[in-house]
Amino acid sequence: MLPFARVTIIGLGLIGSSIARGVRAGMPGVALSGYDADPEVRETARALALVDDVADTPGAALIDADLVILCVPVGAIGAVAAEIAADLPADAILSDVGSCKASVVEALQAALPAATIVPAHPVAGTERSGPEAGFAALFHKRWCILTPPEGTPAVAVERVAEFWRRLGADIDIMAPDHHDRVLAVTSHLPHLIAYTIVGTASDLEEVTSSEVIKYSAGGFRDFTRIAASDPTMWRDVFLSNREAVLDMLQRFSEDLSELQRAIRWGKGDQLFDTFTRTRAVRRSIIEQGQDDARPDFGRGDH
Ligand SMILES: NC(=O)C1=CN([C@@H]2O[C@H](COP(=O)(O)OP(=O)(O)OC[C@H]3O[C@@H](n4cnc5c(N)ncnc54)[C@H](O)[C@@H]3O)[C@@H](O)[C@H]2O)C=CC1
Ligand SMILES: O=C(O)C(=O)Cc1ccc(O)cc1
Repeated sequence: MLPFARVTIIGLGLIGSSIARGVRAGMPGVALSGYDADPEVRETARALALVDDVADTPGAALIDADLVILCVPVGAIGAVAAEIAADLPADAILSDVGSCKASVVEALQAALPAATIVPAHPVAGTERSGPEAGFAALFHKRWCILTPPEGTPAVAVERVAEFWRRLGADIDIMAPDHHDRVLAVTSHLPHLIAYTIVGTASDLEEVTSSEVIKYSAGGFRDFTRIAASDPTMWRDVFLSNREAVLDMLQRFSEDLSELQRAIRWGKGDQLFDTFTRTRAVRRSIIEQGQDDARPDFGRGDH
């Protein structure tokens, strides 16, 4: 049996449109409606027939919904929740896909104190954004982390879990604070490093930008992909997950200083040992089937 009959997606960009496409592919009986604050996105969503009905107001998109998923930047989630509060059907489950969870759970509970809330974070995405960037296979064999507040009925959590399983994801359940620390080091800090290094290279005076482009080796190219990620989304992530990111950044700076010292004093063994340890991390990611090179990773940009 399908976990939901009528799903509303608020925010029809990369993630919202990928969910819509995944629902069409894997749960064809589900009625889909959607809303986006940007009229151009609504037009594109209509042209692509992403959902059955693209509404011109959030309230109109919510009629008879039994699952409502907020797919907007983290900094907009609280305002959107407040905007839909009067129209959210009493028995609907409210979810989101935000990349950080503690601040989001707090904002959702404040705006919708009576609602059943099951926050989610699909750990899957690309550097692209907008309704045309989405694809149905985005969540295949990716983790989707649920962070239900204490007291959320288990049956509601299980329905949302089943929804994501049908989109191809594997489910983990975590406390919001723990989620934010884990993602600070595995996702948020890497993005900050990429934004920094690409900025550093483009600020160099003695190296021209055409040389940066011409001689960019694999590692730098990977950084430029990540540093092309959506500025609004990532501004919001860093402001919302401030404490955990600052803590991981502190640890990173200390480790970087150690490597800096090893280079200065010619401590080859220390460099070699560090690089050997990190190589093992890459190997275990590949053994677990989580590397991007696997054949079914259908990125929109390849
Ligand atoms: N891009 C990625 O790789 C991933 C993103 N996420 C999370 O998913 C959420 C959405 O990100 P994307 O789809 O990548 O962004 P996106 O920029 O592609 O789409 C966001 C959409 O939300 C709309 N929007 C903004 N404010 C709104 C409002 N007040 N009311 C209605 N619509 C509004 C925008 O017009 C836009 O179409 C974010 O919270 C992000 O942290 C989660 C996993 C991966
Ligand atoms: O494009 C990439 O490499 C990503 O890391 C995508 C991504 C971005 C944000 C998330 O919360 C989860 C996944």
